[in-house]
Amino acid sequence: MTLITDIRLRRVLDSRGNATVEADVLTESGGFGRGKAPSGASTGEYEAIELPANEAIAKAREEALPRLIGEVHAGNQRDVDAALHAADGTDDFSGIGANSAVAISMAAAKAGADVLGAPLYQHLGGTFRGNEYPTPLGNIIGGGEHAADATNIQEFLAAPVGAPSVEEAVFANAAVHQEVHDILADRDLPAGKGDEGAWAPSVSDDEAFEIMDEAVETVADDFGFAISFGLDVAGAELYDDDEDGYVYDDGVKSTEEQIEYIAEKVEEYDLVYVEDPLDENDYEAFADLTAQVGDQTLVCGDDLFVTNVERLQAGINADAGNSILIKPNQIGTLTDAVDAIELATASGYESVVSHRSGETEDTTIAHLAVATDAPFIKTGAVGGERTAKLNELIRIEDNAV
Ligand SMILES: C=C(OP(=O)(O)O)C(=O)O
Ligand SMILES: [Mg+2]
Repeated sequence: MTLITDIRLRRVLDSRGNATVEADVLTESGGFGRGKAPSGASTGEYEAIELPANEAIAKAREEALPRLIGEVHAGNQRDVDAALHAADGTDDFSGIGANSAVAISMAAAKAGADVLGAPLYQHLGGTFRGNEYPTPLGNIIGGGEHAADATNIQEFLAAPVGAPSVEEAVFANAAVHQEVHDILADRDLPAGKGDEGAWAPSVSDDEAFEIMDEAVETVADDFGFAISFGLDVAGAELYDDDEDGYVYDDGVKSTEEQIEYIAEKVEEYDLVYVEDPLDENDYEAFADLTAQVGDQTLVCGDDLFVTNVERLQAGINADAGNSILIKPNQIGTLTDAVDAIELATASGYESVVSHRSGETEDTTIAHLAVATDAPFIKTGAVGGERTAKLNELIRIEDNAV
Protein backbone atom coordinates (compact mmCIF):
# COMPACT_ATOMS: atom_id res chain seq x y z
CA MET A 1 0.00 0.00 0.00
CA THR A 2 2.74 2.45 0.83
CA LEU A 3 5.02 1.48 -2.09
CA ILE A 4 6.45 4.70 -3.49
CA THR A 5 5.22 5.21 -7.05
CA ASP A 6 6.47 8.73 -7.73
CA ILE A 7 8.63 11.47 -6.24
CA ARG A 8 8.54 15.02 -7.54
CA LEU A 9 11.18 17.57 -6.55
CA ARG A 10 11.05 21.31 -7.07
CA ARG A 11 12.73 24.54 -6.01
CA VAL A 12 10.64 26.72 -3.66
CA LEU A 13 11.36 29.76 -1.47
CA ASP A 14 12.45 29.63 2.14
CA SER A 15 11.79 32.39 4.69
CA ARG A 16 14.99 34.23 3.76
CA GLY A 17 13.98 34.25 0.10
CA ASN A 18 16.53 31.61 -0.80
CA ALA A 19 15.82 28.56 -2.94
CA THR A 20 15.19 25.32 -1.08
CA VAL A 21 14.06 21.79 -1.99
CA GLU A 22 10.45 20.63 -1.83
CA ALA A 23 9.67 16.93 -2.28
CA ASP A 24 6.34 15.24 -3.00
CA VAL A 25 6.11 11.50 -2.37
CA LEU A 26 3.19 9.51 -3.83
CA THR A 27 2.32 5.91 -3.01
CA GLU A 28 0.56 3.00 -4.67
CA SER A 29 -2.68 3.46 -2.78
CA GLY A 30 -2.87 7.21 -3.28
CA GLY A 31 -0.87 8.34 -0.26
CA PHE A 32 0.71 11.77 -0.51
CA GLY A 33 3.36 13.58 1.51
CA ARG A 34 5.21 16.84 0.99
CA GLY A 35 8.40 17.94 2.77
CA LYS A 36 10.57 21.05 2.55
CA ALA A 37 14.18 21.49 3.65
CA PRO A 38 15.09 24.30 6.05
CA SER A 39 18.50 25.97 6.03
CA GLY A 40 20.91 27.28 8.69
CA ALA A 41 22.99 30.47 8.82
CA SER A 42 25.11 29.71 11.89
CA THR A 43 25.82 26.22 10.63
CA GLY A 44 28.07 23.81 12.50
CA GLU A 45 31.37 22.73 10.97
CA TYR A 46 30.30 19.07 11.15
CA GLU A 47 26.80 19.33 9.66
CA ALA A 48 25.63 17.32 6.66
CA ILE A 49 26.18 19.27 3.45
CA GLU A 50 23.47 21.32 1.80
CA LEU A 51 23.94 21.74 -1.96
CA PRO A 52 22.52 24.61 -4.06
CA ALA A 53 18.83 23.65 -4.52
CA ASN A 54 19.04 23.06 -8.29
CA GLU A 55 22.10 20.87 -7.90
CA ALA A 56 20.60 18.90 -4.99
CA ILE A 57 17.45 18.27 -7.05
CA ALA A 58 19.40 17.13 -10.11
CA LYS A 59 21.61 14.80 -8.06
CA ALA A 60 18.65 13.32 -6.16
CA ARG A 61 16.73 12.74 -9.41
CA GLU A 62 19.70 10.91 -10.82
CA GLU A 63 20.81 8.90 -7.79
CA ALA A 64 17.98 8.62 -5.26
CA LEU A 65 14.73 8.40 -7.20
CA PRO A 66 15.60 5.16 -9.02
CA ARG A 67 16.37 3.53 -5.65
CA LEU A 68 13.06 4.66 -4.13
CA ILE A 69 10.36 4.63 -6.83
CA GLY A 70 8.82 1.17 -7.12
CA GLU A 71 11.44 -0.13 -4.65
CA VAL A 72 10.71 1.16 -1.14
CA HIS A 73 7.61 1.54 1.03
CA ALA A 74 7.03 5.05 2.39
CA GLY A 75 5.62 3.51 5.57
CA ASN A 76 9.00 1.97 6.33
CA GLN A 77 11.01 5.04 7.26
CA ARG A 78 14.23 3.17 7.97
CA ASP A 79 14.17 1.67 4.44
CA VAL A 80 13.50 5.06 2.87
CA ASP A 81 16.36 6.67 4.76
CA ALA A 82 18.73 3.75 4.12
CA ALA A 83 18.02 4.12 0.39
CA LEU A 84 18.83 7.84 0.63
CA HIS A 85 22.16 7.02 2.28
CA ALA A 86 22.94 4.37 -0.32
CA ALA A 87 22.08 6.75 -3.16
CA ASP A 88 24.27 9.44 -1.63
CA GLY A 89 27.30 7.24 -1.04
CA THR A 90 29.11 9.70 1.27
CA ASP A 91 29.05 10.16 5.04
CA ASP A 92 27.86 13.78 4.91
CA PHE A 93 25.20 13.76 2.17
CA SER A 94 27.44 15.80 -0.12
CA GLY A 95 26.43 13.42 -2.96
CA ILE A 96 22.75 14.30 -3.24
CA GLY A 97 22.60 17.17 -0.71
CA ALA A 98 21.19 16.99 2.82
CA ASN A 99 18.47 19.36 1.60
CA SER A 100 17.18 16.83 -0.95
CA ALA A 101 17.60 14.01 1.54
CA VAL A 102 15.68 15.64 4.37
CA ALA A 103 12.88 16.87 2.09
CA ILE A 104 12.37 13.34 0.70
CA SER A 105 12.69 11.75 4.15
CA MET A 106 10.00 14.04 5.61
CA ALA A 107 7.74 13.71 2.56
CA ALA A 108 7.93 9.91 2.74
CA ALA A 109 7.01 9.98 6.44
CA LYS A 110 3.97 12.10 5.66
CA ALA A 111 2.97 9.82 2.77
CA GLY A 112 3.26 6.82 5.09
CA ALA A 113 1.07 8.53 7.68
CA ASP A 114 -1.42 9.51 4.98
CA VAL A 115 -1.90 5.91 3.84
CA LEU A 116 -2.31 4.76 7.43
CA GLY A 117 -4.77 7.57 8.09
CA ALA A 118 -2.80 8.49 11.21
CA PRO A 119 -1.37 11.82 12.31
CA LEU A 120 2.34 12.07 11.51
CA TYR A 121 3.35 12.10 15.19
CA GLN A 122 1.53 8.80 15.72
CA HIS A 123 3.10 7.20 12.64
CA LEU A 124 6.58 8.31 13.79
CA GLY A 125 6.12 7.63 17.51
CA GLY A 126 3.69 4.72 17.65
CA THR A 127 0.31 4.59 19.27
CA PHE A 128 1.60 4.87 22.83
CA ARG A 129 3.34 8.15 22.08
CA GLY A 130 1.83 11.60 21.84
CA ASN A 131 0.55 12.41 25.32
CA GLU A 132 3.51 14.57 26.25
CA TYR A 133 3.99 17.98 24.72
CA PRO A 134 7.22 19.91 24.41
CA THR A 135 7.78 23.27 26.04
CA PRO A 136 8.38 25.77 23.24
CA LEU A 137 11.52 27.91 23.54
CA GLY A 138 10.67 31.21 21.84
CA ASN A 139 13.35 33.38 20.28
CA ILE A 140 12.63 36.92 21.53
CA ILE A 141 15.82 38.97 21.15
CA GLY A 142 18.63 37.97 18.85
CA GLY A 143 21.71 38.89 16.90
CA GLY A 144 24.84 36.96 16.03
CA GLU A 145 24.64 35.53 12.53
CA HIS A 146 20.88 36.15 12.41
CA ALA A 147 20.91 39.97 12.48
CA ALA A 148 23.45 42.73 11.92
CA ASP A 149 24.27 45.36 14.56
CA ALA A 150 22.46 43.54 17.38
CA THR A 151 23.48 41.35 20.34
CA ASN A 152 26.59 39.17 20.25
CA ILE A 153 24.67 36.29 21.83
CA GLN A 154 22.59 34.82 19.01
CA GLU A 155 19.30 34.10 20.83
CA PHE A 156 17.54 35.10 24.05
CA LEU A 157 14.78 32.51 24.41
CA ALA A 158 11.62 32.65 26.52
CA ALA A 159 10.91 29.35 28.29
CA PRO A 160 7.37 29.09 29.71
CA VAL A 161 8.26 26.19 31.99
CA GLY A 162 5.15 26.53 34.17
CA ALA A 163 2.60 26.61 31.34
CA PRO A 164 -0.28 24.17 31.82
CA SER A 165 -0.62 23.51 28.08
CA VAL A 166 1.17 23.99 24.77
CA GLU A 167 -1.46 26.52 23.82
CA GLU A 168 -0.79 28.66 26.92
CA ALA A 169 2.96 28.31 26.39
CA VAL A 170 2.78 29.46 22.77
CA PHE A 171 0.68 32.49 23.68
CA ALA A 172 3.00 33.32 26.59
CA ASN A 173 6.01 33.41 24.26
CA ALA A 174 4.16 35.69 21.84
CA ALA A 175 3.26 37.94 24.79
CA VAL A 176 6.92 38.11 25.86
CA HIS A 177 7.78 39.08 22.28
CA GLN A 178 5.18 41.86 22.43
CA GLU A 179 6.32 42.97 25.89
CA VAL A 180 9.92 43.30 24.69
CA HIS A 181 8.66 45.46 21.84
CA ASP A 182 6.99 47.76 24.39
CA ILE A 183 10.10 47.91 26.61
CA LEU A 184 12.26 48.76 23.60
CA ALA A 185 9.80 51.49 22.57
CA ASP A 186 9.85 52.93 26.12
CA ARG A 187 13.65 53.06 25.93
CA ASP A 188 13.56 54.70 22.48
CA LEU A 189 15.26 51.68 20.97
CA PRO A 190 13.58 50.97 17.64
CA ALA A 191 14.32 47.44 16.44
CA GLY A 192 13.87 45.41 13.32
CA LYS A 193 13.67 41.65 13.40
CA GLY A 194 16.29 39.00 12.73
CA ASP A 195 15.91 35.93 10.54
CA GLU A 196 13.77 34.07 13.08
CA GLY A 197 11.48 36.99 13.96
CA ALA A 198 13.31 37.91 17.18
CA TRP A 199 13.81 41.61 17.90
CA ALA A 200 17.28 42.69 16.83
CA PRO A 201 17.95 45.93 18.72
CA SER A 202 21.31 47.63 18.80
CA VAL A 203 21.87 46.95 22.50
CA SER A 204 24.61 45.33 24.54
CA ASP A 205 24.16 41.75 25.67
CA ASP A 206 23.87 43.05 29.26
CA GLU A 207 20.94 45.26 28.30
CA ALA A 208 19.28 42.37 26.48
CA PHE A 209 19.54 40.25 29.65
CA GLU A 210 17.84 43.03 31.66
CA ILE A 211 15.07 43.49 29.08
CA MET A 212 14.37 39.75 28.89
CA ASP A 213 14.28 39.47 32.66
CA GLU A 214 11.78 42.32 32.93
CA ALA A 215 9.62 41.00 30.08
CA VAL A 216 9.33 37.40 31.31
CA GLU A 217 8.52 38.60 34.83
CA THR A 218 5.73 40.88 33.57
CA VAL A 219 4.21 38.19 31.34
CA ALA A 220 4.55 35.51 34.04
CA ASP A 221 2.54 37.76 36.39
CA ASP A 222 -0.11 38.30 33.69
CA PHE A 223 -0.39 34.63 32.75
CA GLY A 224 -0.06 33.23 36.27
CA PHE A 225 2.65 30.66 35.61
CA ALA A 226 6.44 30.55 35.65
CA ILE A 227 8.33 31.81 32.61
CA SER A 228 12.10 31.60 32.60
CA PHE A 229 14.54 32.29 29.85
CA GLY A 230 17.61 30.85 28.22
CA LEU A 231 20.20 31.46 25.52
CA ASP A 232 21.67 30.18 22.32
CA VAL A 233 25.15 31.67 22.58
CA ALA A 234 26.24 30.12 19.25
CA GLY A 235 29.72 30.00 20.76
CA ALA A 236 31.40 28.65 17.63
CA GLU A 237 30.50 31.88 15.83
CA LEU A 238 32.11 33.97 18.59
CA TYR A 239 35.20 31.80 18.95
CA ASP A 240 38.21 32.96 16.97
CA ASP A 241 41.26 30.69 16.70
CA ASP A 242 43.60 33.61 16.01
CA GLU A 243 42.39 35.42 19.14
CA ASP A 244 42.31 32.15 21.09
CA GLY A 245 39.03 33.28 22.62
CA TYR A 246 35.45 34.48 22.26
CA VAL A 247 35.19 37.84 20.52
CA TYR A 248 32.52 40.20 21.93
CA ASP A 249 32.01 43.88 21.08
CA ASP A 250 33.60 44.79 24.40
CA GLY A 251 36.60 42.49 24.21
CA VAL A 252 37.85 38.92 23.96
CA LYS A 253 37.12 36.28 26.62
CA SER A 254 39.45 33.32 27.10
CA THR A 255 37.78 29.90 27.36
CA GLU A 256 38.03 30.06 31.18
CA GLU A 257 36.48 33.53 31.17
CA GLN A 258 33.70 32.37 28.85
CA ILE A 259 32.86 29.47 31.19
CA GLU A 260 32.84 31.85 34.15
CA TYR A 261 30.71 34.41 32.27
CA ILE A 262 28.05 31.85 31.33
CA ALA A 263 28.03 30.30 34.82
CA GLU A 264 27.51 33.78 36.31
CA LYS A 265 24.62 34.50 33.94
CA VAL A 266 23.01 31.15 34.81
CA GLU A 267 23.15 32.14 38.50
CA GLU A 268 22.10 35.75 38.05
CA TYR A 269 19.10 35.11 35.81
CA ASP A 270 18.20 31.52 36.72
CA LEU A 271 18.67 30.54 33.11
CA VAL A 272 17.01 27.23 32.36
CA TYR A 273 18.74 26.67 29.02
CA VAL A 274 22.16 27.46 27.57
CA GLU A 275 22.85 26.26 24.03
CA ASP A 276 26.33 26.20 22.49
CA PRO A 277 27.92 28.28 25.25
CA LEU A 278 31.33 27.20 23.95
CA ASP A 279 33.08 26.32 20.71
CA GLU A 280 31.96 23.30 18.69
CA ASN A 281 35.39 21.64 19.06
CA ASP A 282 35.73 22.07 22.80
CA TYR A 283 34.17 19.04 24.53
CA GLU A 284 36.38 19.69 27.53
CA ALA A 285 35.10 23.21 28.12
CA PHE A 286 31.52 21.96 27.70
CA ALA A 287 32.27 19.35 30.36
CA ASP A 288 33.73 21.97 32.73
CA LEU A 289 30.67 24.19 32.42
CA THR A 290 28.31 21.21 32.75
CA ALA A 291 30.08 20.17 35.97
CA GLN A 292 29.47 23.68 37.34
CA VAL A 293 25.87 24.38 36.30
CA GLY A 294 24.51 21.16 34.79
CA ASP A 295 22.29 20.51 37.81
CA GLN A 296 20.63 23.94 37.43
CA THR A 297 20.25 24.33 33.70
CA LEU A 298 20.28 22.52 30.39
CA VAL A 299 23.66 22.80 28.68
CA CYS A 300 22.74 21.98 25.10
CA GLY A 301 24.96 21.02 22.17
CA ASP A 302 23.87 22.22 18.73
CA ASP A 303 26.97 22.86 16.61
CA LEU A 304 28.77 20.59 19.10
CA PHE A 305 26.68 17.49 18.32
CA VAL A 306 25.05 18.36 14.94
CA THR A 307 22.37 15.68 15.58
CA ASN A 308 25.08 13.08 15.00
CA VAL A 309 25.13 9.94 17.17
CA GLU A 310 28.92 9.64 17.01
CA ARG A 311 29.49 13.20 18.15
CA LEU A 312 26.80 12.78 20.80
CA GLN A 313 28.43 9.56 22.05
CA ALA A 314 31.75 11.41 22.34
CA GLY A 315 29.96 14.07 24.38
CA ILE A 316 28.31 11.49 26.62
CA ASN A 317 31.70 9.86 27.22
CA ALA A 318 33.18 13.25 28.14
CA ASP A 319 30.18 14.42 30.24
CA ALA A 320 29.92 17.37 27.87
CA GLY A 321 26.49 18.97 28.13
CA ASN A 322 23.26 17.37 29.27
CA SER A 323 21.06 17.98 26.25
CA ILE A 324 21.15 17.93 22.46
CA LEU A 325 19.57 20.09 19.80
CA ILE A 326 17.88 17.99 17.12
CA LYS A 327 17.78 19.45 13.60
CA PRO A 328 16.84 16.82 10.98
CA ASN A 329 18.56 18.70 8.15
CA GLN A 330 21.81 18.79 10.13
CA ILE A 331 22.08 15.03 9.69
CA GLY A 332 19.89 14.46 6.61
CA THR A 333 17.10 12.02 7.55
CA LEU A 334 14.40 11.45 10.15
CA THR A 335 15.92 8.05 11.00
CA ASP A 336 19.23 9.66 11.93
CA ALA A 337 17.43 12.34 13.96
CA VAL A 338 15.38 9.75 15.86
CA ASP A 339 18.51 7.65 16.50
CA ALA A 340 20.14 10.72 18.07
CA ILE A 341 17.07 11.34 20.26
CA GLU A 342 17.00 7.70 21.36
CA LEU A 343 20.68 7.70 22.28
CA ALA A 344 20.17 10.99 24.14
CA THR A 345 17.18 9.66 26.08
CA ALA A 346 18.97 6.42 26.97
CA SER A 347 21.92 8.45 28.24
CA GLY A 348 19.92 10.90 30.36
CA TYR A 349 20.30 13.78 27.89
CA GLU A 350 17.25 15.92 27.05
CA SER A 351 16.32 16.51 23.41
CA VAL A 352 15.35 19.89 22.02
CA VAL A 353 13.85 19.56 18.53
CA SER A 354 14.68 22.65 16.49
CA HIS A 355 13.88 24.74 13.44
CA ARG A 356 16.58 26.51 11.39
CA SER A 357 16.97 30.23 10.84
CA GLY A 358 15.90 29.72 7.22
CA GLU A 359 12.54 27.95 7.42
CA THR A 360 9.45 26.99 5.47
CA GLU A 361 5.83 26.31 6.39
CA ASP A 362 6.69 22.61 6.88
CA THR A 363 5.45 21.32 10.26
CA THR A 364 7.33 18.01 10.53
CA ILE A 365 9.39 19.07 13.56
CA ALA A 366 6.24 19.69 15.63
CA HIS A 367 5.22 16.07 15.00
CA LEU A 368 8.75 14.77 15.60
CA ALA A 369 8.90 16.47 19.01
CA VAL A 370 5.58 14.93 20.09
CA ALA A 371 6.44 11.54 18.57
CA THR A 372 9.65 11.30 20.59
CA ASP A 373 8.40 12.87 23.84
CA ALA A 374 11.04 15.58 23.45
CA PRO A 375 10.77 17.91 26.45
CA PHE A 376 11.50 21.07 24.41
CA ILE A 377 11.03 22.44 20.92
CA LYS A 378 12.78 25.55 19.61
CA THR A 379 10.81 27.03 16.77
CA GLY A 380 10.59 30.80 17.26
CA ALA A 381 7.77 32.86 18.70
CA VAL A 382 6.23 34.78 15.79
CA GLY A 383 6.36 34.84 11.97
CA GLY A 384 4.47 32.57 9.57
CA GLU A 385 7.13 29.90 9.12
CA ARG A 386 7.49 29.73 12.94
CA THR A 387 3.77 29.88 13.81
CA ALA A 388 3.20 27.06 11.28
CA LYS A 389 4.91 24.72 13.77
CA LEU A 390 3.53 26.37 16.91
CA ASN A 391 -0.04 26.29 15.63
CA GLU A 392 0.43 22.66 14.59
CA LEU A 393 1.45 21.85 18.18
CA ILE A 394 -1.75 23.50 19.41
CA ARG A 395 -3.73 21.37 16.93
CA ILE A 396 -1.92 18.18 17.98
CA GLU A 397 -2.74 18.93 21.61
CA ASP A 398 -6.36 19.54 20.58
CA ASN A 399 -6.51 16.22 18.67
CA ALA A 400 -7.23 18.21 15.54
CA VAL A 401 -4.71 16.86 13.06
C1 LIG B 1 18.49 27.69 14.74
C2 LIG B 1 19.76 28.06 14.77
O1 LIG B 1 20.32 28.80 13.80
P1 LIG B 1 20.78 28.26 12.37
O2 LIG B 1 19.61 27.60 11.76
O3 LIG B 1 21.21 29.51 11.66
O4 LIG B 1 21.90 27.31 12.64
C3 LIG B 1 20.64 27.68 15.89
O5 LIG B 1 21.84 28.02 15.88
O6 LIG B 1 20.20 27.01 16.82
MG1 LIG C 1 22.12 26.94 17.92
